Amino acid sequence: MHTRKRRERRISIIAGLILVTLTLVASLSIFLVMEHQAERIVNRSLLLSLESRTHLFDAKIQQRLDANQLVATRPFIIAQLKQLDANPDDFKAIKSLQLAADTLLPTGFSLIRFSMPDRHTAAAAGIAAVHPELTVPLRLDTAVHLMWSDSGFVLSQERPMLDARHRLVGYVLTESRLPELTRMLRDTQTLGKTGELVVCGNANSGMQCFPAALSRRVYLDVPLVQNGRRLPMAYAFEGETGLTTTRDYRGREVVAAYAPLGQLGLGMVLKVDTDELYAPIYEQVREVSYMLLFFLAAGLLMLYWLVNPLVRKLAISEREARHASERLRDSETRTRTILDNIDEGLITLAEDGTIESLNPVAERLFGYPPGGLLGGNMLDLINPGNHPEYRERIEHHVARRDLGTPPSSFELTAIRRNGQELPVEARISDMVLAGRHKFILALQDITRRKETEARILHIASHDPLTDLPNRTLLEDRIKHAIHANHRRRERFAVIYIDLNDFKTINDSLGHTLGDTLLRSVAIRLKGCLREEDTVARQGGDEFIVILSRIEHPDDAATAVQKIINTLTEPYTIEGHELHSGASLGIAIYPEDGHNVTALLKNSDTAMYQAKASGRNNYRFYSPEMDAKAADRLMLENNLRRALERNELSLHYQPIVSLASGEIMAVEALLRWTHPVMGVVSPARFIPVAEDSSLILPIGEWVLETACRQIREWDKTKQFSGRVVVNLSPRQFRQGDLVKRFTHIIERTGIDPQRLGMEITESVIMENLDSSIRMLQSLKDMGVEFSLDDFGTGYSSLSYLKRFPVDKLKIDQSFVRDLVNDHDDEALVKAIIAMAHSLKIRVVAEGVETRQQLDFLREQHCDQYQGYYFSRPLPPTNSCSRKTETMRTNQKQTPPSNRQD
Ligand SMILES: Nc1nc2c(ncn2[C@@H]2O[C@@H]3COP(=O)(O)O[C@H]4[C@@H](O)[C@H](n5cnc6c(=O)[nH]c(N)nc65)O[C@@H]4COP(=O)(O)O[C@H]3[C@H]2O)c(=O)[nH]1
Repeated sequence: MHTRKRRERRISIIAGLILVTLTLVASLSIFLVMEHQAERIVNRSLLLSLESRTHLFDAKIQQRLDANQLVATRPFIIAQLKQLDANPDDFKAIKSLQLAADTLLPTGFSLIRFSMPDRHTAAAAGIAAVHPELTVPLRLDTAVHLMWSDSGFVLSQERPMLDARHRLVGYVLTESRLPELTRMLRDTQTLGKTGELVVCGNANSGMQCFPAALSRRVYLDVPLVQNGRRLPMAYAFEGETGLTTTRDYRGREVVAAYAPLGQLGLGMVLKVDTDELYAPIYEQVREVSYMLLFFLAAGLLMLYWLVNPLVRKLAISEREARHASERLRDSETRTRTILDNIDEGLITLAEDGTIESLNPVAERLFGYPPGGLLGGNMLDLINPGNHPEYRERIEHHVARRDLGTPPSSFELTAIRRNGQELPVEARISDMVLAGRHKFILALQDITRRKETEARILHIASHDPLTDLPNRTLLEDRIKHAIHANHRRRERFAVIYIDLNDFKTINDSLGHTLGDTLLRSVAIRLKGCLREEDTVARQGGDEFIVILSRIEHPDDAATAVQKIINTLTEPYTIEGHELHSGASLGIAIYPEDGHNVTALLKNSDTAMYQAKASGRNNYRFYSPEMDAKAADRLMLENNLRRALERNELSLHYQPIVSLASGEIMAVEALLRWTHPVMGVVSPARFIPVAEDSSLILPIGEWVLETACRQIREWDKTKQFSGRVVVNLSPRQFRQGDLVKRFTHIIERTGIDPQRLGMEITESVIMENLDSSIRMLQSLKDMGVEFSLDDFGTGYSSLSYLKRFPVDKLKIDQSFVRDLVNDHDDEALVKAIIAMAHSLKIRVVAEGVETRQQLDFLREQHCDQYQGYYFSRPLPPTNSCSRKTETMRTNQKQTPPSNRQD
């Protein structure tokens, strides 16, 4: 603010000074010009005035001279003088002469005197000038004198009078007073107070001057040079006419005009004091100066009142202009910086696609050096395949002439300088610059985005474990295959693959190993199929293959056999040699389905059929298979309602001590009696319950029922041993299993020591640590644990040591051929020995014969279970055989009462 005021004050001062200086310079110039002009005018008027006076002077003198000559040449007078000369007493002649003198006197003479040749006066009229103060002879051939007498000029001239024969007859002397000239000499008021007309005669030693207006006296013998300066009269005497500034006889500075008076030997000077002469000029100059001063003051006021605001406005507008320019510069810098740093390439194009400007990002995008793209055509930088779309977008803008339309983006493939292709996202907008339509093309490198999109798409469409297409992509591929093969009228096959034993391997050896196995399977599958075939993972241990373009279903069979061969090859993973086959179901397009759902469902159905018919099998889909699948579905639906309808029950099968023959425990085995289907085998419905999670409520029902049964037997004192229930893998995976079981035990109020549980080895292996914790906490309550189906899984001694189990149950498949199969015999022996070494009791399952029993006894097997002793029986019957059991120890043949 202060700075601004200071600047404004400075501008005002400078403007004031300029105004003052200009005014002074103007004043001086005007003064000088005016002075010069005025001097010229005054001098010229002085000269003109002098000139008119000299003319008047000359004219008057000449007039009197002529009058004198006229008198002198009058014949009458000459005649009278001649007569008088002849007769001096001729009175008549004298009278005539007198008369003539009297008559002529009024014609301008103050004196006329006729005299005889001897100068004797003949007649005279008028009054002669007496004692003139000054008499100056004029340079004429007759005696003419200019005199100053009685305060005025008097011209005196004497002329001889000659007769016809030029004989002197007398003289005529005339005197004429020259009042005009006297007046002229005196009357110089028109020239001013100091104006003075000086008439002088030239004397030998100097000049003799007639009285002038100021001096008013006669000067005699005035030197022509005074104080080293020639007087103006000196120039006049020399016949010059002119003007000079000098000092006059008074020593005052005068302007003097000088001129000679004809040839009379007189000079005339008209002079005025310089002061007076130039006084009007100075007066005017003063007036002008006052005016200028006035103007100056007015100017300063104007400067203050008018110019100052203008100056201020100027300063403000100058400041605003500066600010605007700074803002513009800032804005340009900002725009340039933004353009340079923006991560988008920006290109300005003419209507014909010529590149007119672009930012560094655009140059880098295309790999060109700065300026390398200017003047080029945009089409050369775009993949020809994108030209139609690009042109269409440009033409759209041109056609609409719709400036400011928000640009819509589209994708292009740009071509870099090195020929490399680059995916870019482009936006076109337009504008009008200097009346010309321009396009702005904004380009963004979307390589990363494309990669990310591809990655996301890959993740979304692929199984993360095996990197095979997932179900979504698979369905898409099937759709494409249907589309393509429909046109070509060709076949393709959808093959559903389910790995055998994978669950067991996975459960027993853990997920990590299971995952590795799945990856190996994926690699093998891909390895044995053609490039154009698709291998997808459906989830779990299920894979689906699309065999594209098969000519005949036999081709599918060949491929499938190849798959089975590959998958049955042993795998070596983490030091384990693993064996896993597969069950495969084949659906052929178009015979087995016209859409994705049908083909997948039918191949699945075929796979189930293959699975049901044994390991490493494959089946082509047939419509009859649907019946089996429908049966399974029906089973599940019925099982769902079995609990509510009270269709479930428990049978109990005794577990007998080999040593004492005593029933140590009973295994609770589930039974389902359907009102229509009758008794449904657990082997049939347990897997369905397991697959559909129905096993969870069913399992709890089993435990609760078993507990109630224990209480019942307690009351009737019918049986005091343990009741063993089966725990399914699904149940065991429940995090709150212990809590749920404890709750049931507490609710039914039984002693946990009366409870036993059977689990499979694979269930524990699935999540070793938490499983062990769960077992331990139930065991701590008194529950006894048996490891079911021992020998069928990947039984590991080192793991077994860690399991808090009390019993091993040798699977009945080993017991079945015990007597005939030495391998089974050896295995059973080994299991018993190993279990005993770990202080674990052994229960043999499925004992049907005496031989089996004897063998087991020999091997010190602890307990057994089987039809030999008893089939599973309803609770009322199951323990009433205790005494019979005692007897059975001596029995040689199996019991015949089959109620199961
Ligand atoms: N051939 C022959 N078989 C004999 C002999 N002695 C007993 N069995 C049968 O062997 C099976 C023994 O049960 P498991 O191994 O636990 O095998 C059971 C068990 O895994 C499952 N299961 C049965 N009840 C339940 C249950 O309540 N819960 C769960 N999770 N599974 C159950 O169903 C499977 C089949 O049960 P079941 O059909 O009752 O078949 C029973 C039984 O009837 C014999 O001397 N010869």
